[in-house]
Amino acid sequence: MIECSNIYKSYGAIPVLKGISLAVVQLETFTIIGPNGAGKTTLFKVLTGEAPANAGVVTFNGENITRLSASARVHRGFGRTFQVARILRCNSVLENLIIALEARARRSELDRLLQLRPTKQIRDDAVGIAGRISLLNKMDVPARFLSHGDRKRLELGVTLALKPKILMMDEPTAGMSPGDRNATIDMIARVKEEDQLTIMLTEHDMDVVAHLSDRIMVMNYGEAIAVGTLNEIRNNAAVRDIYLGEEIGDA
Ligand SMILES: Nc1ncnc2c1ncn2[C@@H]1O[C@H](COP(=O)(O)OP(=O)(O)OP(=O)(O)O)[C@@H](O)[C@H]1O
Repeated sequence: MIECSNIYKSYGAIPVLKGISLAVVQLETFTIIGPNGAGKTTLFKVLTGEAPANAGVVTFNGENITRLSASARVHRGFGRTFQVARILRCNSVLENLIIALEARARRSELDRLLQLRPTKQIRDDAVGIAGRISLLNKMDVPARFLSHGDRKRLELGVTLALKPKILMMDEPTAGMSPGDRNATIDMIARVKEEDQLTIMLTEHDMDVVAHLSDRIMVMNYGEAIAVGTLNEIRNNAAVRDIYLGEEIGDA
């Protein structure tokens, strides 16, 4: 599905990714964990096309996409959510979803989209997505008035509207209350099943990691030090050293 090999990336003189390779298979949930500054978000940016690598190759369904822009990768089927939700703060839940659906239908410029009247089909689809992300009762609320958890759910809805094949989620539960976090775990599992998605996550919360991941890659100082199932990672001596005896994924 998505593969990368020998990815190197520096910011100025500082190397941040030092020869990362990975291969995520279709319908897998693949999670990247590691201490702050390990390079997880930077690797995500290289995979989604937001930041160019200095060396290495990224392929998606066999196509070399290393030099494709982020928007070209969205057209190939990349969906992306961010540590801080990226949504249109002045627009309502319904408008955010309609704009995303229109963008997929027409692939045109945002300014023009804002003047469009949605078709009944698009409106129905938006309502359908709002139901899936549990925001039906907040359809007319401007996004800036939503709670943190609701904003993250809306961002997921906007991403789903683009009908991705792979969902790239950077710390999907960051800053959430335990209740919101559990609801988000369930929601991610459900949309994965319903839309037959492949998912890549970065995450610090080990409950989330344990509940969602098929395989986990552990990064430290820009290197991948282990890849495997939760049990394999738990029993890996190098991983245990990094986490200083913390119980990994003891959910
Ligand atoms: N735009 C940038 N310019 C310079 N240095 C950067 C930039 N982005 C990240 N870095 C540095 O690169 C390193 C890796 O950062 P990155 O955000 O990829 O780590 P991370 O594993 O995602 O961390 P966290 O868990 O805190 O989100 C850090 O030392 C960070 O300070």
